[in-house]
Amino acid sequence: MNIASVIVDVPAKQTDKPFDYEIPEKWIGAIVPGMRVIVPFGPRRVQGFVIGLKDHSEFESLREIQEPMDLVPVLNSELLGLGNWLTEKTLSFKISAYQAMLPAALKAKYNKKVKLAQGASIEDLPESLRHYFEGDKAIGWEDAVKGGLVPVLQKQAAAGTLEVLYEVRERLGKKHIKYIVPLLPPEGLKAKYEEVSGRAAKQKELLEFFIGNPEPIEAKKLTNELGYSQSAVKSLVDRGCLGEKELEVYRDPYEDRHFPKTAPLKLTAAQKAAISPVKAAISEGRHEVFLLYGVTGSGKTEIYLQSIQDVIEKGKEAIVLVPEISLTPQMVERFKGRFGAEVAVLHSGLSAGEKYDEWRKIQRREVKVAVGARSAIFAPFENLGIIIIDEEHETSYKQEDMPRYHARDAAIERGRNHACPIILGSATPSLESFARAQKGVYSLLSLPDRMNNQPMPEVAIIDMREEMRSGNRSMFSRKLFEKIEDRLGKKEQIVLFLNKRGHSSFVMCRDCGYVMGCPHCDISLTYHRRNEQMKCHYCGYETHVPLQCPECLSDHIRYFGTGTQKVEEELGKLLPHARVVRMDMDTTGRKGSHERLLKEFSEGRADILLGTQMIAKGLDFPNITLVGVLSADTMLHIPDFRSAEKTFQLLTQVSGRAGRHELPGEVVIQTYTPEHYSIELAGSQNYDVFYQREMMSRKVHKYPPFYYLALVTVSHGQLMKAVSVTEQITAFLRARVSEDAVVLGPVASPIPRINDRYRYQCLVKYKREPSLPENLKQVIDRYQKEEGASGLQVSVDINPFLLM
Ligand SMILES: Nc1ncnc2c1ncn2[C@@H]1O[C@H](COP(=O)(O)OP(=O)(O)OP(=O)(O)O)[C@@H](O)[C@H]1O
Ligand SMILES: [Zn+2]
Ligand SMILES: [Zn+2]
Repeated sequence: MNIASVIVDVPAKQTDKPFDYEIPEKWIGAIVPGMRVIVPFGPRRVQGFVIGLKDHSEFESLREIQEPMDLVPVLNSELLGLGNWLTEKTLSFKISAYQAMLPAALKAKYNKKVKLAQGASIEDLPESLRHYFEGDKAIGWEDAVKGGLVPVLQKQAAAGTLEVLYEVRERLGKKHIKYIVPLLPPEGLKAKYEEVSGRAAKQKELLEFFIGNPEPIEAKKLTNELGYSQSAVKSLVDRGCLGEKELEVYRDPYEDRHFPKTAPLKLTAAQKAAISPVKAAISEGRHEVFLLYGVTGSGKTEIYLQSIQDVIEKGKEAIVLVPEISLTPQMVERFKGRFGAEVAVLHSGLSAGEKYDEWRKIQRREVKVAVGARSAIFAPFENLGIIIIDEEHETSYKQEDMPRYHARDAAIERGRNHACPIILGSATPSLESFARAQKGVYSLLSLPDRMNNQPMPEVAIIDMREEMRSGNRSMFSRKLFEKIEDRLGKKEQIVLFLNKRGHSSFVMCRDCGYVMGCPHCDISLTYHRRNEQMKCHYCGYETHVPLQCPECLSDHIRYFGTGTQKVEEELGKLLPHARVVRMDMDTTGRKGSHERLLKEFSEGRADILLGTQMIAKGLDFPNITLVGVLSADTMLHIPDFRSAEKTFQLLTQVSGRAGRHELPGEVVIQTYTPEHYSIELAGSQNYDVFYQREMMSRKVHKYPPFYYLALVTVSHGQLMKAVSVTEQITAFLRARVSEDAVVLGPVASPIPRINDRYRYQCLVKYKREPSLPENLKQVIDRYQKEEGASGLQVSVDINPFLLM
C-alpha cells in the first residue's frame, strides 16, 4: 500500500477527483485515509485529503507526497463516505464537502506543534523521544517533518501519549493553569513529614494532604478552597517535596458556570407513549426517523434527554442539533445539567480555538454528546446511537454556501450509516416532514398537550387598521397596552416580539415618498439609531442619514418602521417605570451579552423582554404571562413560497413562551392582515388545519412537498450578460427535462442587484428527473470556465430555502 488517492484543495471541475501519489518509503504506514497531506500539484504545493490507499496505479511515474499534515486522521471512514454523498446531493466539489466537516482551526494556516497529551506522562514515551517533550516542551510540526519523526510520533499519537495542537492566533495557544504535584511517592513524603520540625505545623498539614492525595491539584484550589497556606506550599516546593506545573486546560466557555445536576423526570403517559418506539429502535440498533410533533411546552426536551440516556448506557454517542439562535444558555444548561462533562457544545459564538477544543473532545472520545448548530452534524463520533434535531422546521439547518446541504438530510444519511434512530422535533413541523410522516416515511409521535395539562395560551388578534381608524397612532393597540399595564401591576413578566425580517427601519420622505436605497443593491437601507447611520445589510454600504430629501429637497425625511430601538424608546415614554431588556443584533453583538441579558430577565430584574427572532424560541420562564407580537405580517410580504409557513411557525413559537408553568398565559397579535389564514390559524394554534390549507396551496402552485426545486442563480456586473446567460441556461434545461417539470425563467431575482452585480435566476420545479443533476452539473462546468475571466457567477442550489 504505497500509493495514496488524494483529493486536492483546488476546487474546480478538472480537479474534482482523486489523484494518485506515491507515499515515500519513510511514511508508509504513517499516512492513512482521512489524513491531510501536502502534495505537489503542477508547480504548487497544495493541501489534500487522503481518501484511500492502494498498491497499483494506472498512471506511471507518480509524484510523491511531500509531507503529512496530521498525526491521526481528521475524518473517519464514515465521514469520508459522507463526503461523497454530500458531493452528489449538493453538486459541490469533494474538497468543499470535506472542508465543511472540519472545525475552522483546522482549515486555516495555524502554527502546529506536537506535545505530550493531557494526562500522559513522559515515562509513557520511548526513551529516544523523551528529550523532545521534557518539562512541557513541544516540537514544531516543521521540525518533526524535517527530522523524519512523523512515523514515530504518529505511533504515540495513536496510543494517546502525544497530540497535535493548533495555535489559534485569536487566543494564543492553550490555556494553562498552575497545578501543585507531589514530587515524592507517599513513603518519601512520610519521611519528610518526620523531618519537618514540629513548629512548621502548616507544612505538616500539607504533607499529610499529599500523602492521602497523591494526584496533582490546582494551586488555587489548594490554597483558596481547601485553605492550605501559600507559604507552606512554597517552603515544600523549596524543599523539593512538591513541584509546580502548568497543565493545559480546555478553554471551556461554560467553565465559570455551574450546572446543577438534574435527574430524569418521571414521564407522563403521553411522553411514555412517545418515547417507547424510540427506545425500541435504540435497543434494537435500528435506523428509523421519528417526527416528534409536540405543542410548545409539551416536554419534548425531556424525551430527547431520556433517549440520550439510553444511548449512553449502550456505550454509544448522540448528536443534538438546535438552531443557532436558540442555542441559548438555557438550552445548553439542560444538556449539561443532565450529562455534565459528557457534553461538548459547538456553536458560532465560540472562538475558533474553543470550537477546536470541543471538537477534539469528541474526536478523543472524551464526551458522549455533542450539542450544536448545523455543522455539529459532522461531529466525528464513530458509534452514533441517536441524532436529534430540535425545531426541525428551522431554515437555518440549510447551509447557503457550498456545499448547500440540509442538516436533516445529512442526519438521516448518518443515521443509516450507524443504524440508529433520528428524532425530528417541532411544535410546527415543516410541511415536508409532516407530509412524510403522513405517508409513513417517518414515524409520527405526538404530544398534543402541554405539561400538567396547562391550556395553550389564549390568543387575541388585533386589527391595527381598526386601531388607526379609531385614532390610535401608537405602535401598541389599546388591548395590548392595557394588558402590559396589568402585568406590570401584578409583577408578572412580558415578552414583546418584533419581527425584524421583511421590513426594518428605513428612511422615507413624507412629502414625496422617496425611500433611501443602497446605491449598489436594489434594497432599502436600514437605519441604525446608535450611530445615526444608514446601512445596507447585503453589501455593508454605509452613509449618513440625509437632512434633506435628495429627490424633492423637503426636510420631512425621517425614519419609518418600528425597530426594537424605537419600541424601547416608546416604552420609555409611555411606561417610564417598566424595566425593559432589549435583545437584538445590536445588543447581543458582544460575547456573553446574550446570556447576561437573559439572566437579567430570568432573575426578575426586568419586566419586559423586547426582542427579535432570537427570543422566539426555546425560552422557558415561569413568570411570563403575556406575549405581544407587534407586527405579525412583516414576514408575509417576503417573496418566498414559504412565507405563510414561516409566519405561522414564528407566531406559534412566540406564543408558546407564555403560560408554560403554573400561571396561565395570554397572547396579543397585532396585524394589518388579520384575515390571512397563517395569522388566523396561528391565533387558534391549529397546526393541523394550517397544514391542510397550506398543502392545498402548494399543490396548486407546484411547490414542495409536491415538487422539488432547483434554483440556478446567475450574476454579473452587466445586466445584459446576466440575462443572456440565464436565457441560455433556461433553454438548455427546458430541452432536457420531462414534461412533468416546470422550468421558470429567466426572471430577475427578488433582490435583483447586490454589490453592483445583476442577478437573474432560473427555477426548475420537478417530481422525478433522474438526469437533472447531470444536466445541472453540465451547466456549472460550462460556465465555470468563463467565471474567472469575466466575473460571471453561476450557482446551483438544490432544494433552496432562500429564493433571493
Ligand atoms: N415528565 C415531566 N414531569 C414534570 N415536568 C416536566 C416533564 N417533562 C417536561 N417537564 C417540564 O415542562 C416544561 C416544558 O417542557 P419542554 O421545555 O421540554 O417543552 P418543549 O416541548 O421542548 O417546548 P418548546 O417546543 O416550547 O421548547 C419544562 O419546564 C420541563 O422541565
Ligand atoms: Zn422627497
Ligand atoms: Zn448594498
